[in-house]
Amino acid sequence: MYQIYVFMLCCCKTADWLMSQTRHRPQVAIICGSGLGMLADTLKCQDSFAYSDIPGFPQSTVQGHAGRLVFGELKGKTCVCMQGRFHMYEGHSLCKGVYAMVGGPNFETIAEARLLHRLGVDAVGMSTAPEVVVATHCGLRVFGLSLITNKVNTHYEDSESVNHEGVLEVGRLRSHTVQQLVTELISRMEINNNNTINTAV
Ligand SMILES: O=P(O)(O)O[C@@H]1C[C@H](O)[C@@H](CO)O1
Ligand code: HPA
Repeated sequence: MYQIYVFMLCCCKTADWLMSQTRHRPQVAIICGSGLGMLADTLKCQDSFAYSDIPGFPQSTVQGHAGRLVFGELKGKTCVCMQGRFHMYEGHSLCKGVYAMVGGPNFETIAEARLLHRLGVDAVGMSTAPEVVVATHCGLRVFGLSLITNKVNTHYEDSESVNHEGVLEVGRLRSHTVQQLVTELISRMEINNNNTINTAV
């Protein structure tokens, strides 16, 4: 899922920068909605950053949203508040890469592929969604990672057929990159190994 890969690289850059700028390591993240930016004022020992100063961070365009990330302590918990959230109407997509699961074992037909495309789907697979639903139900934190192995055919004239051998071959070709990515992710996990609670207000 190349969008997610790119997104993750951006996130790493952003996270690295932020971690070098503040000693706070948040356990709670709060997104302050319109008129609720004052929630950040309750944080003690603040470190505050304008979105415009944070590498790779999107900008807040909504009137009344300060566009600031505020780190601090609240009741003994380390928190981060987003003073300004991002909306689809500002040009942000719903999320960076929408994954749709089809039942399989056959690959989607051209008609199905076109429908999924119209629905805003970026990547199609036959798995992942059930695992995420069950894991979330069990209270596990989930990070989903999909390797995009092929282009989905949306035209009847498309000559290259999608098949399982091709999928496995790309898996083999990209295995080193995936190994490196997962190794890096696991090595960084310790940093965030807390019961982070994400709260939208
Ligand atoms: O491991 P998954 O299931 O995601 O692998 C994909 C989806 C199908 O099972 C198969 C199609 O080639 O590969
Ligand atoms: O094109 C695809 N569609 C659905 N599942 C898949 N798994 C690998 N490639 C595909």
